[in-house]
Amino acid sequence: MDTSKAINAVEPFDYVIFGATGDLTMRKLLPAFYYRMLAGQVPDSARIIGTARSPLSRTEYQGRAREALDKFVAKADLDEARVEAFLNMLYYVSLNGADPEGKWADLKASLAGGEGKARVFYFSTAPNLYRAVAENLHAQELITPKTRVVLEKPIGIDQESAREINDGVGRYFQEGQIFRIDHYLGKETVQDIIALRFANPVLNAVWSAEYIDYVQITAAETVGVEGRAGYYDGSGALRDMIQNHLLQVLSVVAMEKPASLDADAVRDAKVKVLQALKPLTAEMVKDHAVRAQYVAGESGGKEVPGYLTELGHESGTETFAAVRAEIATPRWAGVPFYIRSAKRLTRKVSEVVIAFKKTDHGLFPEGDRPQVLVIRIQPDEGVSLSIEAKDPSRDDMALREATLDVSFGPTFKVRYPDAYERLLLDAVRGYPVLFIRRDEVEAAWSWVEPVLESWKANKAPVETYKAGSWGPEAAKALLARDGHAWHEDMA
Ligand SMILES: NC(=O)C1=CN([C@@H]2O[C@H](COP(=O)(O)OP(=O)(O)OC[C@H]3O[C@@H](n4cnc5c(N)ncnc54)[C@H](OP(=O)(O)O)[C@@H]3O)[C@@H](O)[C@H]2O)C=CC1
Ligand SMILES: O=C1O[C@H](COP(=O)(O)O)[C@@H](O)[C@H](O)[C@H]1O
Repeated sequence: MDTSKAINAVEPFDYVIFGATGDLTMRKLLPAFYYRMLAGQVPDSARIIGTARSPLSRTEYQGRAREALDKFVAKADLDEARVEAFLNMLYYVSLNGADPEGKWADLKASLAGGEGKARVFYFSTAPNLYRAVAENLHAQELITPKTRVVLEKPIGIDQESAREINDGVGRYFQEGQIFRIDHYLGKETVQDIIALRFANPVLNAVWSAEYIDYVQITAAETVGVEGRAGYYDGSGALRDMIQNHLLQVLSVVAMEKPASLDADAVRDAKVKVLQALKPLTAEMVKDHAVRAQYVAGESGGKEVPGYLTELGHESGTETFAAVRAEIATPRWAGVPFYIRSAKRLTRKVSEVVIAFKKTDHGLFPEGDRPQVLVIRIQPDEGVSLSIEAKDPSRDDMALREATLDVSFGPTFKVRYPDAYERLLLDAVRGYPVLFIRRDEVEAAWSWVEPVLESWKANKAPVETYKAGSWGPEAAKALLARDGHAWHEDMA
């Protein structure tokens, strides 16, 4: 990685993480800060203050952080002197963020001298604590004019709880200070959808129902629920991935051209898509949504147990969810958007697939295959477009399918940063375009709620699928009814 150039260094900051001993901090946040330090974006005076209830000394916390870097940073990027410099930025305060009588004086002491700096509070605890932590920060007078608060997902478990969190945090922070994170928006390839659509007239011209037959948005994982079964069983794939990440991707794919690239212009355009999603009624859910759980199968060449075995008790929580959406705008009239996400599928892939309508050219013997554009969000970030070419092995004008394919990594010769790297520092910059506004969160909950309710009332079966497969037959049937197929089954 080229670390010689400092690009977009941010102003001096103090970053306070609530939940600093947790999985997310260790696996994602600390490695992300380290990489940004390598990139020259973190000023020497920055302080990262971890807080959690565990009684740890600063040295013990630095020890845990060191282990996290060893585990989650590529070996080639672990430079001893830089790791030391990074650990020196870390502090730790043992504090129950929900307790007004907690050790707030210790947190105040560690923030001393930082009153003029940018200050970020990152809430990486269970969301039901956000309100209390915000209230305590206010009571302790720790919110300065240059303070921002980052809220980890999920923002609630339904529309009502999302409103309560938004209202609770909103009592002490202005909307402009609240950064609701959705790490999919921080992925380079999700941002790239905006560039692809609006900077390429060839794509822009065909981006509508006139040319597009249907759209698929997939986030498939090979992992099971790992150490997060407690959280996951209360959530499920629809809440965990579709309500937030995949509806955000959908809104970027489907939005009208924003008036500018300013945060409000882009978010105005996105929220209009979410608000235009055709409501699903309770009766529609069984024909428009599929839920399923994985049973024992194979993943990564190993036998793996089913979800219920991993969990150790009965559960109706879905590890696979697929939903058929439609957007009631002139641009998208009649175009189905199929969205799916699941654990323990065949391979890890997040992608957007745009299937174009067949054209009746009336010239060639073949060639009624639809053109397909695939935007690879991850891995092998890039774009491919199937095209028809003349078959060079024949003398007649027979057609043969070929693919225009660009992989961004080798093309641009850059490392693709983890989404959190960008987002952590955007909160310091006070740059909210890649964060979700309150109305977006609430519109997304409003759309998924009938599905959640119908599933809760057991109005649709919980299908099963073998770990390592592409999901249940019912998911194939969801598309087959429209004469369509998921990407892996496209001819
Ligand atoms: N892990 C992941 O991959 C992802 C997580 N998220 C979200 O990030 C957040 C954190 O997740 P994750 O790290 O997995 O959770 P963990 O359960 O691993 O960690 C929770 C953290 O919160 C701390 N904590 C709990 N109660 C309090 C309290 N009263 N005051 C201060 N700290 C407290 C815990 O430390 P202690 O017990 O010492 O207090 C621990 O550091 C959640 O909102 C989750 O939904 C979002 C996307 C992905
Ligand atoms: O938010 C979450 O995302 C991850 C998947 O993220 P990705 O960047 O690897 O696609 C998922 O594993 C987790 O369950 C969910 O909470």
